[in-house]
Amino acid sequence: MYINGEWVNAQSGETRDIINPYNQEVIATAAEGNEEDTRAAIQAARVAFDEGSWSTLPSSERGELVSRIGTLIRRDLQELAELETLDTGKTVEESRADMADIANVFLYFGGLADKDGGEVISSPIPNSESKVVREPVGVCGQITPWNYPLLQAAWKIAPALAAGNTIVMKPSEITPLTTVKVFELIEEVGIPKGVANLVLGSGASAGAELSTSNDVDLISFTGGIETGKTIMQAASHNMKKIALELGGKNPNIVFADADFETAVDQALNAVFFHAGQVCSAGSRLLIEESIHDEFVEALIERTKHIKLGNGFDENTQSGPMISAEHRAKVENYVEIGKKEGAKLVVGGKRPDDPELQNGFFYLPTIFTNCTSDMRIVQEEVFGPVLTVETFKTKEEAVKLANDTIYGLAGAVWTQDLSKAEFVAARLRMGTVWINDFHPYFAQAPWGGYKQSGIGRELGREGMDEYTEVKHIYRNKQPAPVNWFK
Ligand SMILES: NC(=O)c1ccc[n+]([C@@H]2O[C@H](COP(=O)([O-])OP(=O)(O)OC[C@H]3O[C@@H](n4cnc5c(N)ncnc54)[C@H](O)[C@@H]3O)[C@@H](O)[C@H]2O)c1
Ligand SMILES: C[N+](C)(C)CC=O
Repeated sequence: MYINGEWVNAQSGETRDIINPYNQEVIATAAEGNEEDTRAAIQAARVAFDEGSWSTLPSSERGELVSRIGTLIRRDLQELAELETLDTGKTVEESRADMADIANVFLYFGGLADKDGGEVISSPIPNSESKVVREPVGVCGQITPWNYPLLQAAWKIAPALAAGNTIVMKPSEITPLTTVKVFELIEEVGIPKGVANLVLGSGASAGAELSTSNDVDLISFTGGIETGKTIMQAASHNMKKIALELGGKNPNIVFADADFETAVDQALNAVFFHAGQVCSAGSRLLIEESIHDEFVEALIERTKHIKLGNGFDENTQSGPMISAEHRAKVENYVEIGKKEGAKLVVGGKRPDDPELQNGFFYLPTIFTNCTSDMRIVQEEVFGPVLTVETFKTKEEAVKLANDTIYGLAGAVWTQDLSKAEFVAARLRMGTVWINDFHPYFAQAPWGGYKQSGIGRELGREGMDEYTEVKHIYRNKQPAPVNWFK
């Protein structure tokens, strides 16, 4: 762990083995911190914010340091990508793309650091001047999940530091390795001690302290909806600001006039990329009834040929699930789907391939004959499981698409732009893709409607989350008001 500019073990001396999900080998041993360690990190961040120079440093200097982290990530891209693959099982190609995105995120927020000089607004009061400025929030607790370990951390670290906050980051206990490595880069660029702190350990101990502590001013969390609710409640102790990036059950709407081959190809990518362990996975296919049979047939054929394997093998198209527990959760959902009457048309079991028996693999799975009252349609499975429903009209497609508690992302496929815009305007989701699936980048805000979250990451909005807005009013001709004569 990295606390107050020092690399330290857990005060308890406890450690945790980090496992490669491809073969269950131990790839590293990490410190297993608890509340005590998190309190020490919060204290360091508090002192650095209240007494240090970080928040008052000229924003261009802060921005330069944040950008430099991005440059070092580019320098170490291959090493970081391999580490991410070891830790998560995703393909190296995917990890490399993640690292390129992550470098861009640091460069983007580093560049934004000095762009907001505040605003002079028109005051309705004579002889006065009004300014609106943004200031850092203070000490920020940041908690991230295991599916995109460093990417989700970067979305928090970069804007928080660029805006002048101090941070305590706690990555998922299952996948901490690349986040540790980036803290080495944070040290290398010379971010002052206490400004950026890293604690490792479980959510219930090392993580929970961040949401309950009165010394933390903001908590930013990415993870599951139930954990999000717990954090939101705990954050109410001191009314800290909250930013929550939670799950999704994302519709992929395909109209009959869509380009058939492209829509089939992208429907596969939408749901099976990273073994479906993506918050914005297109796990609900809504297909216009007239092309259902042909479309599903093509999907099944392509699904059977998805090559599972070692993320380091260049022929591998998809890696394993992250853990035995997570695969068991996915398996349980498949059983639920069968009992609910959905028709299992491909997958639905672990692969037979002897080479895959030590990893947490599960075959890409498709259910047809699904209806929106089924749990497999309503709940986030977070694995390689696609449900298929049909619709007849664009109004029905919108109704089905919006019919869950989630509102993270969705896509619509059609060659009719007016139909695409009709749907895009009505989807209650933070991101809508037209004739595409998955794009996200540093410049565009990301986040959820409804129970998919609160607040936004990335874009200017992602920086604003880490600021307080202050109105400074100056009376240019002070005089008594004589109200109490
Ligand atoms: N919206 C997004 O951008 C986005 C991105 C990635 C993942 N996700 C979501 O993340 C979930 C999968 O990740 P996960 O299984 O790691 O989620 P999780 O909620 O189990 O854990 C996420 C993090 O929270 C910590 N945590 C657990 N309990 C805690 C507590 N009581 N207090 C404080 N911290 C606690 C964990 O240690 C981990 O670091 C999925 O639901 C997925 O959709 C969302
Ligand atoms: C936000 N995203 C798509 C990078 C990862 C979601 O799990």
